[in-house]
Amino acid sequence: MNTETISKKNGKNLNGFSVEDIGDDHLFTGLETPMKPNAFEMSNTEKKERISILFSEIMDVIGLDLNDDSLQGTPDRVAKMYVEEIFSGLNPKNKPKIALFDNKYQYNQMLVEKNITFYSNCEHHFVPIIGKAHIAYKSSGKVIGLSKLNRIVQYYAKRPQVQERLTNQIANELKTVLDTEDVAVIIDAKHLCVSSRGIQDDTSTTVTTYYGGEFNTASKIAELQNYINN
Ligand SMILES: Nc1nc2c(ncn2[C@@H]2O[C@H](COP(=O)(O)OP(=O)(O)OP(=O)(O)O)[C@@H](O)[C@H]2O)c(=O)[nH]1
Ligand SMILES: [Zn+2]
Repeated sequence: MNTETISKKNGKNLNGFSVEDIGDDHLFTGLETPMKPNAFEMSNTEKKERISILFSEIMDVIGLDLNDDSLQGTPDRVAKMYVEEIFSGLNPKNKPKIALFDNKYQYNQMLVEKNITFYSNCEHHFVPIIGKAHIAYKSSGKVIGLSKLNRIVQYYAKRPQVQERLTNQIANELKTVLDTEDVAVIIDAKHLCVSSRGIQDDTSTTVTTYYGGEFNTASKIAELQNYINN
């Protein structure tokens, strides 16, 4: 496939890179979740109907009896779960509305929201990623409601993900909303694609970090690690 074909097919600008530069597999794995341009032309109802049909087929192919009363509702359940629950963060309509407050409290130090539990799904195997996100920011004049930090994590987690992208998407959203570079995101997660299948390592977890602005110094990183580990 040449650059022109891929660029047109996916409606993305390759910013001067050729397929040879980036490699087919990595063309669209930047900050944005790789989506097709017409991803939301179909209504949620249509998506659920289609997924249900396709999932029935998967179940049929692996040999399950779709007439069994425990299994017959599964295609519809999976379709609902994909569209309304675990992949609902693909739809920008579900992005949390963030209200900011003036920083009347004269609080000018870092705020850390730690141990935000999230469930995501690995985009390579469609099995769960279970983790904790820790977020820190320093106000540039506005203060965010605490729960909105959790909501931002949940929104981006509810997509097929890789942990690196999840980390950077959360950081980017925080920087935009809070109008500051002074944000940090640390994610420690267990990938079921590593523990329940494949290499079957049940003890390893994956840590990814984003340290922006004032957080990108050895002393701030050490301070953050101290809060998170205690
Ligand atoms: N960098 C990164 N890799 C991930 C993430 N989630 C899963 N992976 C890896 O994606 C890779 C996919 O590799 P493949 O060799 O194509 O898939 P596979 O044959 O199923 O690989 P195994 O898991 O080793 O059996 C695996 O090494 C996964 O562990 C993630 O969030 N970030
Ligand atoms: Zn995986």
